[in-house]
Amino acid sequence: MFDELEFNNIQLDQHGTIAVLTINRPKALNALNAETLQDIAQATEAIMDNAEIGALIITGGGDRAFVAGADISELAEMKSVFEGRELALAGQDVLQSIANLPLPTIAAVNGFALGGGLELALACDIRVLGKNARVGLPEVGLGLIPGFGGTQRLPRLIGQGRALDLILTGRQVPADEALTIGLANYVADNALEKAREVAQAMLKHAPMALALAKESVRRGMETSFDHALEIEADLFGLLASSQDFKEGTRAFLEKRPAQFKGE
Ligand SMILES: C/C=C/C(=O)SCCNC(=O)CCNC(=O)[C@H](O)C(C)(C)COP(=O)(O)OP(=O)(O)OC[C@H]1O[C@@H](n2cnc3c(N)ncnc32)[C@H](O)[C@@H]1OP(=O)(O)O
Repeated sequence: MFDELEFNNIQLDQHGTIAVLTINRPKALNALNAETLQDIAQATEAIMDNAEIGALIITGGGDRAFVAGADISELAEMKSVFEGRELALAGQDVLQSIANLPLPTIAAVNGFALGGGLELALACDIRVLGKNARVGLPEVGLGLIPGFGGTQRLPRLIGQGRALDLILTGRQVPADEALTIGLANYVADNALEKAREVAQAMLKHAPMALALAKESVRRGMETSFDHALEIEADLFGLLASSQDFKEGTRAFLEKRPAQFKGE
């Protein structure tokens, strides 16, 4: 449970084996100020330390926004090259700690996910968009570029041409287009409900297999194809010695549901 934790800008709840992290700054459409980023970092550590948690959903409080970006009033205070670089590195670190979590992560995008908000959703494994969602990277309109990983994660996800279209126009993409270009995995009337459904489907499977499948895809994307195949074979080998693999295959042969223990 996360009862002992107190946050000013987020809420962290446990529903069975699913953690739900809600960004909660409605007055600024959930914009990420430094304190909110610190809250998210602390929540990520708490999730890592909680062995009961098998999946994470990130969503936005209220019905208008997932996250409308980094907090522009804080960005406006940046006065030097070094301050700007530090701000970007700090945001990148927090989002990277989410991307590296050894469990499935789902962004339930209700409303605007702009700038740092879309970058947060991109750090998750998959994105479920509500029909009212609008996503984009409008930073060039502020005289900036995306700085929380957007220039790197977006082209890896949807390809360079489509990513550059979104980054250079800064336009807001509606949910149906986001689905067509592979930016969204699902579009639903209720993003959070659909995200829970997807998480439950994943949680039927062996936890270590989920963690290592994710690791294989993520590490493999960042290296040569030959090295990526080696990573895959190594992780496959690790799982071959797990109790859950023995249980999964035995359950199949005995025509019964598997009881995975994460061992
Ligand atoms: C490394 C990362 C960099 C970045 O992320 S740069 C930031 C990228 N994001 C943006 O540029 C989006 C900024 N926000 C908007 O363009 C608009 O908002 C919306 C289109 C999302 C919604 O427009 P509307 O419906 O007219 O609402 P509203 O009156 O603009 O917003 C309600 C309150 O929320 C505050 N707010 C919205 N986004 C941010 C933000 N990103 N940082 C700080 N505050 C924000 C506003 O100022 C306002 O506040 P008040 O009611 O006091 O006037």
